[in-house]
Amino acid sequence: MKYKVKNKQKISKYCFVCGTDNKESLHTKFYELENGELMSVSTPTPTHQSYPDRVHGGVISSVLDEIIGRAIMIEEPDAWGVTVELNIKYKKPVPIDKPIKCIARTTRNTRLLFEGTGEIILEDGSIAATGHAKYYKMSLEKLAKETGADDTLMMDDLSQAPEEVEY
Ligand SMILES: CCCCCCCC(=O)SCCNC(=O)CCNC(=O)[C@H](O)C(C)(C)COP(=O)(O)OP(=O)(O)OC[C@H]1O[C@@H](n2cnc3c(N)ncnc32)[C@H](O)[C@@H]1OP(=O)(O)O
Repeated sequence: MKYKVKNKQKISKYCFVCGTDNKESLHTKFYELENGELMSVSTPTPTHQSYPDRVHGGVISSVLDEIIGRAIMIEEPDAWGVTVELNIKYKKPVPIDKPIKCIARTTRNTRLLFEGTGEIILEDGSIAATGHAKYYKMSLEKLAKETGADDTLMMDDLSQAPEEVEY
């Protein structure tokens, strides 16, 4: 199915998943869709390899962790959190140097915690990995205070977003 992109999410400067100025980053972009889900697009490079031509499982879990955590911002733009639980199922190898899509949504949202699910989708439309994660809510202000982060934590994504995506 095709879905319109409603919004591009902000990205960070040094994050491993989305950092613009981190050479080892996956430079992932995040698009909020008309159906209420969040899509990310990343292209893993040989830096992200485990066995030859296969993306490292830890990298796959990083992408799922980030996108599932970000899905909350669709319904609650100021909600941020830290991961307290993450469960990943690896179903198919993810190749290097090919774009991968990931889709996620929030499945539970309380005052203290939120949780969600996500999938990594390969070019042929098959699901390579699934994830379920839980986050402890923490305001951006508290996160910035605890980590010493400044305004490089949330920057506008200046790249061109697609008008619609398909999966
Ligand atoms: C949002 C954008 C996407 C971001 C994606 C990437 C995010 C990350 O990578 S974050 C990095 C990895 N995660 C972390 O660093 C988190 C490390 N953990 C911590 O800092 C602490 O454990 C922290 C802050 C979550 C909780 O600390 P603290 O408040 O001392 O713990 P504690 O008092 O035990 O728990 C507070 C409440 O949370 C609940 N809670 C904590 N962990 C869990 C859990 N795993 N499941 C359910 N509830 C939990 C407790 O039940 C407690 O609730 P209540 O007060 O009602 O009893």
